[in-house]
Amino acid sequence: MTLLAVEDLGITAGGSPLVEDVSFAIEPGERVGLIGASGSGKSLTASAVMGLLPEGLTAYGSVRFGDRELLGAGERELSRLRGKDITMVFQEPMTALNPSMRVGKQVAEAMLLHRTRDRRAASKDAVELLERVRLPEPERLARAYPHQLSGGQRQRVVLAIALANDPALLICDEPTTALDVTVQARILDVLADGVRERESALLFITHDLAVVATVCERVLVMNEGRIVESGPTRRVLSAPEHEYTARLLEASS
Ligand SMILES: Nc1ncnc2c1ncn2[C@@H]1O[C@H](COP(=O)(O)OP(=O)(O)OP(=O)(O)O)[C@@H](O)[C@H]1O
Repeated sequence: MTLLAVEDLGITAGGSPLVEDVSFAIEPGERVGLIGASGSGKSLTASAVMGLLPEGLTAYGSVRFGDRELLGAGERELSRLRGKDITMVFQEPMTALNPSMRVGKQVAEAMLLHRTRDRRAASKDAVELLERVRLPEPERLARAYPHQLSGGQRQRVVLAIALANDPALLICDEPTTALDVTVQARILDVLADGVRERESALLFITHDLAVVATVCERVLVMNEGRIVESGPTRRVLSAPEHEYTARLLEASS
């Protein structure tokens, strides 16, 4: 069964369209990139999938996750899915972390909240998860607070939280943009390994085409609120069919 099916998604602000006619599907375990210039509607599309649109915006169309319709679903149903079946990693790790809780505890809490482990197993698995995202000295750093870690280490913690419950779908919105280039590459490795190990599907939002080429099998290109091209990453990046994709490629080379 298709994991995520977005059909004719539209998003409006007070009647004016921000996203229009967006349709795409993601199969289980598939890694899909969503690229486009700033303001093209990538983040809003992801927020609509998660049921996290900012106030004042309205979504219409359909977002099906397995056999469940998410558009218009109640907050209770959505919060049961979020953090467990669908998880998200944003650009700035500090906003996702609680500054006054030790990071190991935050990873454990993600499991306890969705009751995927009991308390003892959660503490033990939290350290193991931190090790899996290649945080150095995971036992020691599990006891640290977010401000005691570097930006790259914090994003590893966020990734450990996002992977803790073996999500069916991980959505990443520019997860490495705030990090320096060498750290970026290492985080991408960890991320790609993490989703492969769990057979999680990935929706990866970025404006960095090189990143898409490394991580994603298929790519969707957005421009001015619409998907203008989609296909296997290699094909789209080597022989773009849409003029906008060609321009995007030129701008990045
Ligand atoms: N809360 C809001 N109210 C009104 N307009 C909004 C709101 N949020 C976003 N927009 C507008 O919707 C459009 C799409 O925004 P979105 O954040 O999805 O773009 P993006 O492709 O993710 O850009 P970036 O790469 O810069 O994050 C933009 O024109 C933006 O100004």
